[in-house]
Amino acid sequence: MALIVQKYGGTSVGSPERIRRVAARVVAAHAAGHDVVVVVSAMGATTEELLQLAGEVSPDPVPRELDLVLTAGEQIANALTAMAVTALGVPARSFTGPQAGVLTTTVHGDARIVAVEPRRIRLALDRGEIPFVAGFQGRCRETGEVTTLGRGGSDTTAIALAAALKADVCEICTDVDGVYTADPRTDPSARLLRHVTYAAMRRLAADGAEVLALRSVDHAARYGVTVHVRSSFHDRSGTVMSASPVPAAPSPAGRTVARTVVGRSYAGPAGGGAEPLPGAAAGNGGGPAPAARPLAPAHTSGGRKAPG
Ligand SMILES: Nc1ncnc2c1ncn2[C@@H]1O[C@H](COP(=O)(O)OP(=O)(O)O)[C@@H](O)[C@H]1O
Ligand SMILES: N[C@@H](CC(=O)OP(=O)(O)O)C(=O)O
Repeated sequence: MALIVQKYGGTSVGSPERIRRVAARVVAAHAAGHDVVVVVSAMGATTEELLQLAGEVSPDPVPRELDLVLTAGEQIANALTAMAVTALGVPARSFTGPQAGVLTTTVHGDARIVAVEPRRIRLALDRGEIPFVAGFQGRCRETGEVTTLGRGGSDTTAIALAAALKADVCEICTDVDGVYTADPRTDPSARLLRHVTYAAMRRLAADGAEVLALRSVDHAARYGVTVHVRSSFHDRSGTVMSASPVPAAPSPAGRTVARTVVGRSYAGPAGGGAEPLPGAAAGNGGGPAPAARPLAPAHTSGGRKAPG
């Protein structure tokens, strides 16, 4: 049995049908005997729509109020997905970031996680429930105010929770099959990587690969969290991110093999081994603290893709 943190991005929960599919997937992991903690992003383009709404009532939205508006997107998606899991007969409970113990710095719209105190999440796991945590948000440690973490912040929520809970793996479940050498939506020659080091992923994220938020990569490197980026829509394995290249295990291509992560059994990607990017050094990614993608001004898309 493993402790798995699963994060589902906005496209993966973009409709009631997709929420039900995610719920079934979460229940399957639970039925396989794993402890599962889930982080869900806001449905589809909700964050854009909320930004737009704020821009329509104020030319310069008050950052504190804007954060309260935006956090609602993730709270709705998490409560709905928890509801869908409960409807499948497995107890689930959703938490806001502040309730889950995600503590941050003060800066509205661009706060950093400084600590995670996941007492309520552990209690829920002990009760046999599946806890859901609203991504992209927390509570300022100094002021107690609700904050958001910058665009793409749910990745950081999931990886920070995985570190705090000493999870075996953090699965980032998204709308592509894993991390590619370039954006597979715009570059037909992009190749799927079976493994990336933190350092290589940091470079990709810094160059704009949205599949993992830059800050989340640094958080994973700092705490040594093993991250598996994979599709929400099928069960094939994707890309594992860790400190150093994983030795190739002899197994038929494409098959999933059992491997041990932090001492417990977790079905990770098949051999195929490491495929660091050209010029990428193994390591923990060091470097200066990254900037999160800040909140885009209302009425712009912030350069993010349209909802799927
Ligand atoms: N190198 C890359 N590998 C994989 N995906 C990439 C890469 N560069 C950009 N992307 C884009 O990242 C998107 C996934 O990130 P994002 O939209 O934030 O997902 P989610 O909504 O699941 O959080 C993909 O749809 C893809 O177009
Ligand atoms: N909903 C927020 C947070 C987030 O992480 O979203 P996603 O996981 O869909 O990239 C955003 O749009 O930035």
